[in-house]
Amino acid sequence: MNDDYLEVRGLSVEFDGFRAVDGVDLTLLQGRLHFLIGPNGAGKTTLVDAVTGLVPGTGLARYHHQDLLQMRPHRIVRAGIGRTFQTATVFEGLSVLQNLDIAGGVHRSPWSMLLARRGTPSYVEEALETIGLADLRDRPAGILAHGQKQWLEIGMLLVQDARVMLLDEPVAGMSAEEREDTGDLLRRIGTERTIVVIEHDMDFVRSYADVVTVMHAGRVLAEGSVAEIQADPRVQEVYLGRTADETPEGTLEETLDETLEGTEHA
Ligand SMILES: Nc1ncnc2c1ncn2[C@@H]1O[C@H](COP(=O)(O)OP(=O)(O)OP(=O)(O)O)[C@@H](O)[C@H]1O
Repeated sequence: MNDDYLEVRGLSVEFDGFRAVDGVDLTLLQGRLHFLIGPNGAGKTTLVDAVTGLVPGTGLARYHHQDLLQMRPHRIVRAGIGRTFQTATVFEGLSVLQNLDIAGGVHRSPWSMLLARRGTPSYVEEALETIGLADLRDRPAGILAHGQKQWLEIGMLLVQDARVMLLDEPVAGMSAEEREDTGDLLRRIGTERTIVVIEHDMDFVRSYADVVTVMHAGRVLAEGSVAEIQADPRVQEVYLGRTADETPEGTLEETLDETLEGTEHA
């Protein structure tokens, strides 16, 4: 195994005595699309918050021999860990290009940020092409469609050279076509990165997941392929509140899908 992976061991996060994340172990390998699913409140976002330094966590989150839990958020970004939030956080008044340029500033010195730029850096051009927004480079980010804003955010992680990308419900609110484009985008950029997607949409998970981790009540309940986790009685029980034996034959998958989709945010 190469050393480009994120290893989480015994990760816990407490809020006033309540364990939102409770002893989570995860190994997130480069080149696989890893999905994190689970009912509302399972601790998925809190886990990502801890790994990116937004909330304090105990345990270990090791990347390239560094423990992310001991680092401040800006150091974590510089170490190559990037994330998106459930709501897109682009600068609406700035152009697509300016958003990417600012994000790319993470790795530039304060002096170079002050110097006038000649032309567009090649890594920004590449990101524009990859996310499919090259034609919209000079448009304000505020006029972009919902899906395009999410792609711009992913582009901002690309120019930061994020080696690990943690994406919180990137396709929520997207059209079917936008979801497919996003899945294809993640496949392309995921070959040489570690990508973790928090998702409720089981159709999307089924189409693109290499590995699925199911969280429940702060813990990892199950991990495996989509087929494996759908067949797992513990997963069925958490989502359906009943065991496989009690579920009418043939309907389980559909019911599980509906239940998973029912947990989606408005
Ligand atoms: N800052 C906080 N202070 C107190 N409790 C919190 C805080 N952040 C999250 N929690 C609680 O921690 C638990 C896990 O929340 P989290 O948002 O991580 O779940 P989630 O799996 O991402 O859910 P969802 O799918 O709804 O986004 C919830 O019970 C939530 O209320």
